[in-house]
Amino acid sequence: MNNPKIVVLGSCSIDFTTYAPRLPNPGETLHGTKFNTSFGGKGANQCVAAAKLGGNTFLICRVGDDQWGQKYIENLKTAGVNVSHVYKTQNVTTGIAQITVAENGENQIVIVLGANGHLSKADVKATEALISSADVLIGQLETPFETTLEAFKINKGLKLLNAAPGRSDIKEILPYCSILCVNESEASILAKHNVDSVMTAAEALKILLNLGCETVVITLGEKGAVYATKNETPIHVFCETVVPVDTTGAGDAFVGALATFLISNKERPLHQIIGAACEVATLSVTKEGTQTSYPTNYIPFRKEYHYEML
Ligand SMILES: Nc1ncnc2c1ncn2[C@@H]1O[C@H](COP(=O)(O)OP(=O)(O)OP(=O)(O)O)[C@@H](O)[C@H]1O
Repeated sequence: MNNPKIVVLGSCSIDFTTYAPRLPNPGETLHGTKFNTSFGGKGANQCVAAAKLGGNTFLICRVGDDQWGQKYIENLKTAGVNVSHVYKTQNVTTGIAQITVAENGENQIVIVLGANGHLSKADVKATEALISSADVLIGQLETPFETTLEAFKINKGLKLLNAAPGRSDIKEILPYCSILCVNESEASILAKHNVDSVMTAAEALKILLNLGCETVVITLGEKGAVYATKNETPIHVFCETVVPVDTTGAGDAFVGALATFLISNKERPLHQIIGAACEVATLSVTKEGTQTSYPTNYIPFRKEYHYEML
């Protein structure tokens, strides 16, 4: 049997992070204490998380024709991602995020979409054979929405939408989603209902299911995740208590792991699959960095994942 295909359509960007005693005022130049460059972008993060778990992964994305585009492709190859559908856009930069982190934890972020903004419906057409045959197709909202919508319309497998960053104007795609996965703030924006606890998340699940998705998952940081499928009781899946070192990209680890276990363990109940995805995401918060914090050699289902019906 062919190894099931995980296809991610989405963003990749480079994070340039400076650390400083405080955030600079307008017009001010400050001495920073540390500088760090890392590979990010939700699409690439999710694809790398799945690849590190042994998934047969393909990333459809655009990088610029600058040094960062080429470096990003090398990074993806090292992680085991198939890069034959990573395209270079001429005369455009690779997407970047310029981040300043102050000692008190405040940050300032400027994002330049660059090549990510050029991922188009024509790219979906060019990769139609791959998209339509994907066992699971993952999309997010860091690349043009109409491109993701087009891809979701043609895929015949499982479609997993991570509706991040949060937006409320994406209802058209929801009936095409097998699974919608959001965090608390994204759920609040989309459901127009404040989500800050397990109970309010369960209320938002109902609202989101009524918008047309088959299954909705809301991740809740250290509280794990809640999920529901139409006409079924919502379930809260717990995660382990750990001392977090860096939670950046935990949501992406969760999505990549969820996709991987959904297709490699089809016979398992969803609460176990979500439990394993939580475990992977929780492991990632115990290490610094984003893609570098995602586990390799992880074996799921070695233990019982605790859950409760709501
Ligand atoms: N402090 C924590 N302790 C244990 N697990 C955590 C913690 N924070 C996150 N996780 C794990 O990561 C998953 C996703 O976390 P969260 O809901 O914070 O996503 P997110 O807000 O999209 O994350 P980020 O924006 O940082 O990538 C959780 O369901 C949980 O399994």
